[in-house]
Amino acid sequence: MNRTLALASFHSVSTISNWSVTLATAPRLSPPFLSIQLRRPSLFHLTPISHYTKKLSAVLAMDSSKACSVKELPVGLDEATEEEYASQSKLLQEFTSISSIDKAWIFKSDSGIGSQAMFSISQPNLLANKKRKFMLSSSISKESINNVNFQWAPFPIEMTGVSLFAPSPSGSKLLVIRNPENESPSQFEIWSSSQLEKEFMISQSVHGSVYADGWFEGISWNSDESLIAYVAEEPSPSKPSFDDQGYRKGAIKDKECSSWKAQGDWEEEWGECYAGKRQPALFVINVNSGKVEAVKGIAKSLSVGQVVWAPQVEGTEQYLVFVGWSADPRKLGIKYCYNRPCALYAVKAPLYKSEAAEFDLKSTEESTVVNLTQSISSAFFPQFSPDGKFLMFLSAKASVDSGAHSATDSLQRIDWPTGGKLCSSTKIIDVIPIVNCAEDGHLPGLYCSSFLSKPWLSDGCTMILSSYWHSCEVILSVNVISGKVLRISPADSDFSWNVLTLDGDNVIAVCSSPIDVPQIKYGCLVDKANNSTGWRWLNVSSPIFRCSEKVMSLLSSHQFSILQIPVKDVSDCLTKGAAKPFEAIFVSSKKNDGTDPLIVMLHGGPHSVSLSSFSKSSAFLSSIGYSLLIVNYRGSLGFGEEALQSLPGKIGSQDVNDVLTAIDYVIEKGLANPSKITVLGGSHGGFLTTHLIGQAPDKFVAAAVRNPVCNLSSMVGITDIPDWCYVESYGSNGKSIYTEAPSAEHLTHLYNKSPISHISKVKAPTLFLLGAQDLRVPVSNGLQYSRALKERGVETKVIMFPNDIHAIERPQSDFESFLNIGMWFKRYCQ
Ligand SMILES: CC(=O)N[C@@H](C)C(=O)N[C@@H](C)C(=O)O
Repeated sequence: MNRTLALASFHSVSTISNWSVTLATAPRLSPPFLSIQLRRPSLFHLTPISHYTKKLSAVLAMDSSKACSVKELPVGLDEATEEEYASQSKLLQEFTSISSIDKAWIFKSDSGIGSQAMFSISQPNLLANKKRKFMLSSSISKESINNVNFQWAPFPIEMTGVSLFAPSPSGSKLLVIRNPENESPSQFEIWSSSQLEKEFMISQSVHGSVYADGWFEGISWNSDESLIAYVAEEPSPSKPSFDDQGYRKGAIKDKECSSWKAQGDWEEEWGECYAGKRQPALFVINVNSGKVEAVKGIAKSLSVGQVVWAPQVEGTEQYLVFVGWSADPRKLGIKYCYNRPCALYAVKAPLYKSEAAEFDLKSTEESTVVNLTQSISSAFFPQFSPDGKFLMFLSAKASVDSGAHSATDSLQRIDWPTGGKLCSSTKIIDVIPIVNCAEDGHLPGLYCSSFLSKPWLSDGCTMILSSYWHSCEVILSVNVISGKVLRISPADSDFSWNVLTLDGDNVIAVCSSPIDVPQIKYGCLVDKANNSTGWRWLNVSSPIFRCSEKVMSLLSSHQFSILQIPVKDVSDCLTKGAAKPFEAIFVSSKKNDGTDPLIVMLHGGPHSVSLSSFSKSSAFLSSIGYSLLIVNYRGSLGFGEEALQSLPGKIGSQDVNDVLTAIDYVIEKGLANPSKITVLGGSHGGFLTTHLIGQAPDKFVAAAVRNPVCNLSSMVGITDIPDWCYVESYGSNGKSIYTEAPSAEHLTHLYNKSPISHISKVKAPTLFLLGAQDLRVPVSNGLQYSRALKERGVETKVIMFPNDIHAIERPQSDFESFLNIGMWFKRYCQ
């Protein structure tokens, strides 16, 4: 008879007859959520670990009949903690169920008065462990300068199985794409306002899944809405096949049972998030006939994405503009890595005008591909102005040239040749240059994660976009001719603002804060006639972000502020930008008198940023009683290029010291309790967390890490971004030192920069949340460190998510992570 019992606290040890007790520590069992396996009728084996012995008395005092009646509890729980676990999980579910808006589109209404908005919304479905996606529409009427009315449809419509949708430019058609989960065809549907007009099944021999990853992804209707260009996986390459006669010439069908296919040559992939994905390639479909053509002439070594149609010029051929990433010398991880060189290319679209004056597709002879951005190391997010005169794009040249995985962007312009004659020496104009170090109150540089599909105001030369500005996301207007940039979201707001879509010259946005769920805002230019720069932001009531009364009341009992933290040792700073204060977002209960426990939260990257926007998991942690100190240490995005570039070469010291400075700052201000400080971070944030518990072992009562970088010398050989290990640990010359064959000297350097080199000093009990499919920071990094802690008698607990990648964001995994983080920290902050 096998039985697992979890026991609450008891106080004396006596004897057990007929039962064996085996004590284990993490990862399977970790105190005080101690689980004891009782096996009858063998002898009692107990390692005398004083901390645990109290718990044993329950078993010892029990006879076997009573033991049978003890409630079975999941591993890691006892009766005392079960109550708390139950109530926290209920609260976390309430936070988890809050919806978010992914995208929005505007359509002019038939009457010509007002407009219609369509919102694509998602909500985690914990039971199915998937994101539920649905659409909600609304009619918008602007009633006065102070009033806009959104009339919401009574219910949203679920979009089951939909991978992508793209309305046509006129808004009269909607493309819906359903990617297969297996080897079935991709499904393309063309909808009108009332019904499904066309449906095409595109077989795997034409192409694989259509890219819907937000990076290579691209869908573009041409101007007369007869053709759509898009990005999909190349068809599978043919592989050698064999039957009982040995090698068989010619292709075989997949399902033949008298033959088998070999693996063929291994092909490099783009790393994290792209496991098993074939090369992205360009296709065009005719929406009337369903005929699909691969765009020819593009070099095999080029992965393509983000396609758009170039403006149609009467009497000339139609071009497509796309982004190309070269695989030379090899594909390195591309997710979160803007330092991969890329360029804009133009290629002739595979179409011709038939005699019947109807567009159709034709497999063109090899067409030439023109590199439009040869003189710059990075060009992406191509976007034509409405009159077709300008091609705008974003450049991450600062990132490519330095090797930092992300850095300050620049906005660039090419004046598109009116006669349609393309050349590769086209002049590239810097519209928003890289900002090294901004004066106070001025744009700190451009940091964009996406462009709208239609970002233009009616003057045809003003783009609206979102960008990071210190710890906030803000909305900017950019005149692409003069380069004038205005912050149009309120300058006195510490909330984060994100543009969703434009309604004519009005902006539909969401804004939120760490303690305010997102709300929709409608921005209007106050006085267009006088060329005034003022924007008025109207509140829009919406059913989208509704949450429970409990959540609302918890949030309203909290407050947040953005702290400016002066840099210590300014004399060590090599640039002016590096000496400027960095920021931390501080969230606390309104009643905080400095006794509440604190979670120091650290973002990854390191060139990323924690924004002041609403985060369900952070809001949950603050709601269960923690103050949060969310540190944007130097190296974060949003503070100018000099501050960002001050970090590579100094990871594990400058960033660690910035975090310690921020902690001292809140302690000195009486905001935090120095005896109840915990620390949490993922990836590079996990690197910082494990460095902190090693370098400042008396500061932290507990730690939690998600896929942490703990040992660069082992990571470098197995990660999809070995170059990152070099750049971050060597600094500016890391890019040139980087090799696939690290020397012993390199490995020593990497080891010395790693948290594992401080392991002997660590005391803080540490929770590890690991995604077993992580290609970025392979799970062995966290496992090695947790085993090394356990070997030294430090308490650890490991939760392994077998199907998660680096981000650990599948709904159940995200839920279980934050529930356990809350519970873990509670144990050490009593
Ligand atoms: C570039 C990169 O992926 N670096 C990792 C070590 C990291 O910190 N990742 C970030 C994006 C994260 O937050 O996971």
